[in-house]
Amino acid sequence: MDEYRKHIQEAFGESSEDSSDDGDDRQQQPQGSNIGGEAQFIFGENPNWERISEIKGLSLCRDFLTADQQSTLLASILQEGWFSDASHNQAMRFGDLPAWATELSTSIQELIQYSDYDPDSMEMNEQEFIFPSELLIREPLFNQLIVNSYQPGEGICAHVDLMRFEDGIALVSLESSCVMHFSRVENGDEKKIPVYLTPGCLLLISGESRYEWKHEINRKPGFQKWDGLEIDQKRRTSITLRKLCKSD
Ligand SMILES: O=C(O)CCC(=O)C(=O)O
Ligand SMILES: [Fe+2]
Repeated sequence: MDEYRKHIQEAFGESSEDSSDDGDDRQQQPQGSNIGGEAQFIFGENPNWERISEIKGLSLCRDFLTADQQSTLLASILQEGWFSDASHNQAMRFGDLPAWATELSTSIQELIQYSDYDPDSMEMNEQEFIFPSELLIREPLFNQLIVNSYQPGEGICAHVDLMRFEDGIALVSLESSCVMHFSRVENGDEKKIPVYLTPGCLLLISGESRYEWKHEINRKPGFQKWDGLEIDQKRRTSITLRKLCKSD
């Protein structure tokens, strides 16, 4: 058994792959997750993780939230009233997070924990797969939340997330799609790697992708294109979950 799976099993018990005798993963899935109090969180049969081959530590689960779950989550965010004034486009919370964010965080943890994966086929070091196991078992997994609301044409400059946050960042994307570009902290202008973020996707950023790469959403002409087509930019909402370093 590889080290990654061993760590996860020590922390959470048997996984679906090892305990299921009829091959039906659904029976093993955690029940009762309830983002925003309405939508039942049920993983797809086998969550599909994409890796971005050029960037170590970056994992994308495109079908993380169903359309219903996205609507419920968005409704919970809007109910907070953070963006009722058009001049506000960002909300930040530390410590005790709103119930829907705690629920989301639990869902992320469960998704990673129950994901069927094959490190060999991913051609990755086990420790780099999806999310480092030692981070997955920290308590709490996340204690800082940022919700960004982008109007058409608005983006975010290239940055590395502040060092006051630990490794292991989760980002959930809602509403309009966008292209997030990653560029190396050193020699970053050489090549930008585009990552297409679609509604309901989950992006996990750890290791090299967190410390050695900057990320940005550049809205200048030419940057928001995918498959040769210009993305129709409407409002986009993103949720970033992180953990503050202990010394803070
Ligand atoms: O909106 C996004 O998807 C990215 C947000 C971000 O990079 C951040 O909050 O640090
Ligand atoms: Fe960021």
